[in-house]
Amino acid sequence: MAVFKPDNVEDLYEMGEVLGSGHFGQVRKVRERSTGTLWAGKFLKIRKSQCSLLGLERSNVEREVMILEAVQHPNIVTLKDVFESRAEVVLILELVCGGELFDFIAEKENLLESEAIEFLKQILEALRFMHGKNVVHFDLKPENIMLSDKSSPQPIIKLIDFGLARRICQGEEFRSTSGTPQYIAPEVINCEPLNASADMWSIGVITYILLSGLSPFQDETDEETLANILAMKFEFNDRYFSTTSSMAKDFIQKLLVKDPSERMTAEDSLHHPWIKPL
Ligand SMILES: Cc1ccc2c(c1)c1c3c(c(C)cc1n2CCCN)C(=O)NC3=O
Repeated sequence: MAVFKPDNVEDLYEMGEVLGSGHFGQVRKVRERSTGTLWAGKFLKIRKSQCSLLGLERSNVEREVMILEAVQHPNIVTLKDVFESRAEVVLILELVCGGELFDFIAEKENLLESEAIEFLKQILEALRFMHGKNVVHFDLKPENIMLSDKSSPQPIIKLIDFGLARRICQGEEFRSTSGTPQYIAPEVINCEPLNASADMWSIGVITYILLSGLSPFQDETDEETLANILAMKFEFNDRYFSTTSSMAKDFIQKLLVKDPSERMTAEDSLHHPWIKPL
């Protein structure tokens, strides 16, 4: 069992504003008392007993920590420290101040394909690195793609929230139905064995949204959204894609492929002519 620092996190960090909250607990801005540096503290409630439904299994938190320690990359949030008290584990994470990618996009009139490509290159570099270490995110969505400084002419992308991530080694089988309906791959819905290609499907959905503002499979209810995914029911409606290049549509079509083995990998995507013209 991993041992985390038993110190009281508030002895070392001053608590700041809540940045987000979820089933897991809260993310807060925290200031390191010794240096004044700002970090993001992810406060995770741990189950007090095996049969409790409140909070997370400690093993899940240990997995997230192990994975974050294994994937140190310029486009992946850095884990600095881990503290544990009675029923709480606190991850001290790199603070990503530029907010979510899609809030950034929403503030702009429209996104040029060249701008979308610069964001996607960074996301794909992070995925090529992670997938090369057999780490799969399994929850890639606009909320988990953040910018380090949105006022920069070339904002840096940071992938966050590895709570659903897994290390899947060769020969191992992993199935899960977790994730967010709009972005999950058909094999997740069918509870089939999963691998890195599930992340690549999510990149296809995210690219479609980046270029059109529309979500390709989203419907009135989650059930209808999932049915659209299994039916591969998406199109490039001229109302939203009339100025989109055929190369960009080809890139999306090579990711939104039902058979995971036929889908582009992160490596393939970085060499697609839309991303890397000859
Ligand atoms: C400035 C800002 C605002 C909201 C933030 C964050 C930073 C943030 C961060 C992280 C996580 C897991 C969630 C976060 N959230 C919650 C929402 C994430 N989509 C994180 O790991 N570093 C962050 O800066």
